[in-house]
Amino acid sequence: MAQVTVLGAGAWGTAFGQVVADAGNDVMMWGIEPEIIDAINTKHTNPVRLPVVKELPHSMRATLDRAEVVKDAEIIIVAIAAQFARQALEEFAGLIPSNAIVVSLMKGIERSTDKRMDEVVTEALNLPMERFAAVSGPNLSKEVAQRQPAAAVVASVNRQAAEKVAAAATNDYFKMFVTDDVVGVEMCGSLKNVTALAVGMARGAGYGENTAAMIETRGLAELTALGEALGANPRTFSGLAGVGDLIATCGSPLSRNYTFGANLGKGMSVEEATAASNGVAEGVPTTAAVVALGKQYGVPTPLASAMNNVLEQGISCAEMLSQLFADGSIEE
Ligand SMILES: NC(=O)C1=CN([C@@H]2O[C@H](COP(=O)(O)OP(=O)(O)OC[C@H]3O[C@@H](n4cnc5c(N)ncnc54)[C@H](OP(=O)(O)O)[C@@H]3O)[C@@H](O)[C@H]2O)C=CC1
Ligand SMILES: O=C(CO)COP(=O)(O)O
Repeated sequence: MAQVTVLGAGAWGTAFGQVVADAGNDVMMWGIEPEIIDAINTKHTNPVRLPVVKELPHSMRATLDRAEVVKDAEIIIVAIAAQFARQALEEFAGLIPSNAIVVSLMKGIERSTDKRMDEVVTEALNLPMERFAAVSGPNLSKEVAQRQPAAAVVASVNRQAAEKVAAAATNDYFKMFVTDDVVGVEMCGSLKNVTALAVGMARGAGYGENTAAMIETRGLAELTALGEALGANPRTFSGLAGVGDLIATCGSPLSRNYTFGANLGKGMSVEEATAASNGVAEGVPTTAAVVALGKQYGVPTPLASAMNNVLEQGISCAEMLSQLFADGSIEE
């Protein structure tokens, strides 16, 4: 049994906390909202972010106190909206036990720096890469919270650390596979959200299977090209974190990114879709970061660029798709 801390009591932090608690570990949650922390402790629920769970395991407790939540932690899991991760984690620098492993569940790229979450987390906490792991996969929080069978990948340059995290999060309905491809896993999780925005938009505008499959496949090609340029292992893209998560996210109204896109496709503005979103849609700020990374690494990103024009200039779904078609490349 391990002492596990989860920073961020959102939908995924809470559902993943339940996975870890169901695997037999003690779980301490941290968040910034007193109402959520109190509900976890007194009612064993998170009515704000994960109302689908009527009774969380009693081995899950919560606190607002940063020092208290990490002081005995062997594994510290971070599930904070990506754009706020650096600022939130800097408050924990100096509090983290010197042998704790820090695990990111986040799927996004920091817009102000174009950095992945492995970079943000290790910089904010001054953490060696050997003590970092990233988790990603087809994990719609509501389904995992209902204990439907699911799996994910945990990536670390330190095999022992990856195996420790996998053991702490594997139970009878959740399985964790290990890899050393941190960059690949991070890129998959972040870029599939951009693709899900575009697929959702096409669906919302009334297009069918062919259009959705085209966007998903071109999104996968873009993710593979950019990921490889950053040093990822191409095999990762056909695994759970890559194709697996694309299928789940691009095919489900449970996805906030898909739903955000669908609302745009139905005619909402970015502001209206943001107001309607039930939690963070990471693809929105990440899209601009993907375009910037593409430029930096000399990799064309036609899908992210077209989607960025939706988000920044308000172009329609038809225009977004026509920009995708206008891409000069005919090599698949
Ligand atoms: N939901 C899902 O199905 C999955 C989500 N993920 C990823 O996990 C990450 C978290 O997602 P999820 O939990 O679903 O999102 P939610 O929108 O439910 O929660 C976001 C969390 O971030 C916290 N947060 C936001 N700003 C700050 C801040 N300044 N300081 C501290 N905490 C802050 C929120 O706190 P508060 O509640 O107080 O606002 C909340 O706990 C995202 O990167 C997402 O892509 C990965 C796999 C599955
Ligand atoms: O990452 C997810 C599923 O694997 C969740 O997707 P959303 O963040 O779009 O809800």
